[in-house]
Amino acid sequence: MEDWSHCLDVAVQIALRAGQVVQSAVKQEKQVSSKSTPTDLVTETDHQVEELIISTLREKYPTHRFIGEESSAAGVKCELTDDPTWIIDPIDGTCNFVHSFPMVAVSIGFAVRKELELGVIYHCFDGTLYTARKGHGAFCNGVRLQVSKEKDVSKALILTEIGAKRDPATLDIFLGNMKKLLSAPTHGVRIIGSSTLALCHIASGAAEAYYQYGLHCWDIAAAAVIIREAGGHVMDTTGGPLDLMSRRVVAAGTREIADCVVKQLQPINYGRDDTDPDDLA
Ligand SMILES: O=P(O)(O)O[C@H]1[C@H](O)[C@@H](O)[C@H](O)[C@H](O)[C@@H]1O
Ligand SMILES: [Mg+2]
Ligand SMILES: [Mg+2]
Repeated sequence: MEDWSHCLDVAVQIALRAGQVVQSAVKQEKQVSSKSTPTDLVTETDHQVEELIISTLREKYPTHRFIGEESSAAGVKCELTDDPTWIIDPIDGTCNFVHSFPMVAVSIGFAVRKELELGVIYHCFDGTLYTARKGHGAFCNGVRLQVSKEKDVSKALILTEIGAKRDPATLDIFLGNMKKLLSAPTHGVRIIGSSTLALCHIASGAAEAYYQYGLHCWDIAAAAVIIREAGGHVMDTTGGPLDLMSRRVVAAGTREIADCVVKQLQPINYGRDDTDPDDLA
């Protein structure tokens, strides 16, 4: 079994450096544009941070492959092979970043032979660092993480994110899912604007479950390792195995809560990260 601990150490150093860039940029004037929809925002800092992360990793690991949110948006094929692959969200919570709303993270995941090996998520506002390596536990600022062991969904706090589509049909399903979970009942539903930080709250036990349609592999990759190493479950919205490229996820501290969430969900189709654009033509 390969020892990827050196990759974790490198990823932590890069995430901290990237976080400094985000922290100094958040106070500056921003050039904001949009991608898939008018609410799917991107700034020059997203590009700058992704370039910093990928160029630094590529210099260290020239044979590794990279999947980055902004490279993918620019047309680079989003393809997970057996090669060691870094899966990067340079700024998770770009809309929050644009508004200086303090929930913004840098997320760096790493997979080998399509297995997620490690994850680093750095909260750019409060400096909280989440790390995990498969088989070696999950940590928040060096303190071991443990998910909530709650099995009763009526005592659960549920997190989700809205996703980029805002057409009436999508919003009807999104709000319908939230209504079903609120009336399960559960203690509540929260949306913080950063899927990676929300997923870290599952790993820390601060909330019991997360579900979303519309996020990407770069939102899931690092967080999935952190949640699993904290004793949690990360799966498809059908309850089956996680499909990293499917743009949908359910994560929970216990299988019982995950199954309750899965039962309530009506799907929203966001396609796949690894769909070849020519196939869509
Ligand atoms: O684009 P960034 O990297 O900011 O990621 C966010 C997505 O844009 C949202 O659709 C999604 O709903 C989540 O908020 C996710 O964090
Ligand atoms: Mg992003
Ligand atoms: Mg993101």
